[in-house]
Amino acid sequence: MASNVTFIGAGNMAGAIMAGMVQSGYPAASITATATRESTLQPLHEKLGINTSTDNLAAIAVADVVVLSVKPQIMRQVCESLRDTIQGSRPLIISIAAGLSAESLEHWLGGDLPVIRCMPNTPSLVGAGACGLFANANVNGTQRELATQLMESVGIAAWVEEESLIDAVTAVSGSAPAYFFLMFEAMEEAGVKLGLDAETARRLAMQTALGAATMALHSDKSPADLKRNVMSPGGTTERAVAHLEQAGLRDTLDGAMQACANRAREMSAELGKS
Ligand SMILES: NC(=O)C1=CN([C@@H]2O[C@H](COP(=O)(O)OP(=O)(O)OC[C@H]3O[C@@H](n4cnc5c(N)ncnc54)[C@H](O)[C@@H]3O)[C@@H](O)[C@H]2O)C=CC1
Ligand SMILES: O=C(O)[C@@H]1CCC=N1
Repeated sequence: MASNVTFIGAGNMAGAIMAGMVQSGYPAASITATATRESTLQPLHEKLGINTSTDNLAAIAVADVVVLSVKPQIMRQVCESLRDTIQGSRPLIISIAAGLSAESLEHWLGGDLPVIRCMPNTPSLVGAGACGLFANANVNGTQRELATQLMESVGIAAWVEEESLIDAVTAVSGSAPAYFFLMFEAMEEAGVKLGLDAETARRLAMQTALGAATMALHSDKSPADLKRNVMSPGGTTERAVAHLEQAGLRDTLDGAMQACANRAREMSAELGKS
């Protein structure tokens, strides 16, 4: 029998994971989502067939797994409101929040609980997610296995054994869909300047990103080698890549990802256990 999984907070990220789970065959009857407004829940119930509730305590009463998926800024208040019920039933806690330590979450929920931090990303919606997982010392092997299964139903999952590495995962994959969406915007704009219509430029750019990622995933060649294979000496790609290098693309990405991980650490200091 599938474990009962309750998502506290049914926004962009939880919605993507739930949709991916249902598409991959996870029984909708074993999934419950909560939100503050019925209008958030209604479309999820209609589209996915999952259970929904505006009552967090009722929704966690029969949960084997509670996925904390509200914004970090309200997590403390939400955890404290769940504390007594969680201490009664002691489910596995999975938090998808950026920048909140397992220690803070465990403390707000009353202590001595199995807590997994998960950093997913929105392509979970289409079964192409990438997530990092970290378990505190109370998590047993069966619970690790369960979290792996849940997250592998919507993409790939990688365990890290140091909690601070979740901030690195946030920079490499959690926030990273936005970097690629930004590139799509920029490539579409440049394609239009070169004379293509926006729709054609957008479709070509996106299909190329999909093709490049799929090819790199299936190849035993390094990205550097695959890049060289596109670059004919004296040709067009060589010019384009030289421009990207001279313009500082590597430093720009490094700076963006450092900023991302730094913000996660800042959030931990601002919002963490007190
Ligand atoms: N959006 C993303 O790409 C990613 C988000 N995350 C994490 O996921 C969490 C949620 O982010 P989003 O989905 O983007 O936010 P969101 O704003 O789309 O969703 C938050 C949800 O929480 C609900 N909510 C608010 N107060 C509540 C309460 N007291 N009880 C139950 N539900 C309540 C809201 O109705 C909303 O459905 C954050 O902690 C974020 O750090 C992690 C990885 C990626
Ligand atoms: O921007 C954020 O804070 C969240 C966490 C990772 C992606 N979105």
